[in-house]
Amino acid sequence: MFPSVDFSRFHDPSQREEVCRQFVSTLKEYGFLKLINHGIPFAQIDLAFAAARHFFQLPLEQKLKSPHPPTTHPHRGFSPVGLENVGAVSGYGSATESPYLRDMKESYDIGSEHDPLYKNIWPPPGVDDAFQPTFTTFFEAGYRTELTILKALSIGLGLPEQTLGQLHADQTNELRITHYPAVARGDFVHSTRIAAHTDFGTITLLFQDAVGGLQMEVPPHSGQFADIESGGPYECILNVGDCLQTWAGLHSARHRVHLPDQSREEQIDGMVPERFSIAYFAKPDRAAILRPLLEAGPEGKYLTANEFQHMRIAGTY
Ligand SMILES: O=C(O)CCC(=O)C(=O)O
Ligand SMILES: [Fe+2]
Repeated sequence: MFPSVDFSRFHDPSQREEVCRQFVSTLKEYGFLKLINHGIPFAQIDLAFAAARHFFQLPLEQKLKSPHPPTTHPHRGFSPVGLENVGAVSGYGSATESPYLRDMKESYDIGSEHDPLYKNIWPPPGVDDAFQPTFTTFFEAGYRTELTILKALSIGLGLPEQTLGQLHADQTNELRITHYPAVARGDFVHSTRIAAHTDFGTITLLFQDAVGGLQMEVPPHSGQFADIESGGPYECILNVGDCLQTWAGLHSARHRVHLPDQSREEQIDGMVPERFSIAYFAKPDRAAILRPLLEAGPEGKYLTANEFQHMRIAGTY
């Protein structure tokens, strides 16, 4: 059974404490859950998926007018198929995936318009004029939901309720729109959609279409991946990232996108349909220190979120 939490209960004072505790215990055990009543309006989700479809069907030369730089930073703009390979990062893919599986995806990375360090790389005027306003709005909705979730997690952990929110004041969060093109089933022998990895940040809110293929490692550390059946675009899957694991001991679950279960059985023309996803990554402020929040922890040098981020992302581009 896939764990789920109805977040509308957070807004009922008589149920708040209990839902926060349930939230934390589920994330400690599994590292992910389906978030029901997440607060991002369905109309905004529809607009975001429509904008994603519209952008990715543009000719490649149009998409390349707002390119991700050839380096890992800033993590902004359009990455064509083949540019980023998550399986190339050491400690991500299992040792058995050698040489690593290549990712069959193209993606667009967006930061906050308020990020003090990096500017967004938007499609220039005339290429796709709905893209910037749609995703700016979606980003802001994601940030509001993020702050509520961080409050719930703080309460569930027994910390003052602003504890985690205060570590996310700078809006260093990122939004990633991904298109996995239709591919032949046989391609999954040497490639995948996104190789097994953990997310680097605090929490991820993931929206996906109905195609499926998202898999989580369950039980934790088992090396076995279970399909997470897609409930369609309005469903939000919340998973824990590495920073929250360090701060509070919640489980940062390894996950990947591979051959969807359904197509394994149906074998439609030997092709796996295209897939779209939108992932909102809540990330700590760059200067935030990654040391346990619940206990004193050993004295010594702890990484800042920025140092950790640079370490983990190195090698993906
Ligand atoms: O496309 C998906 O469903 C998952 C993407 C993902 O895990 C990521 O970008 O970190
Ligand atoms: Fe991920």
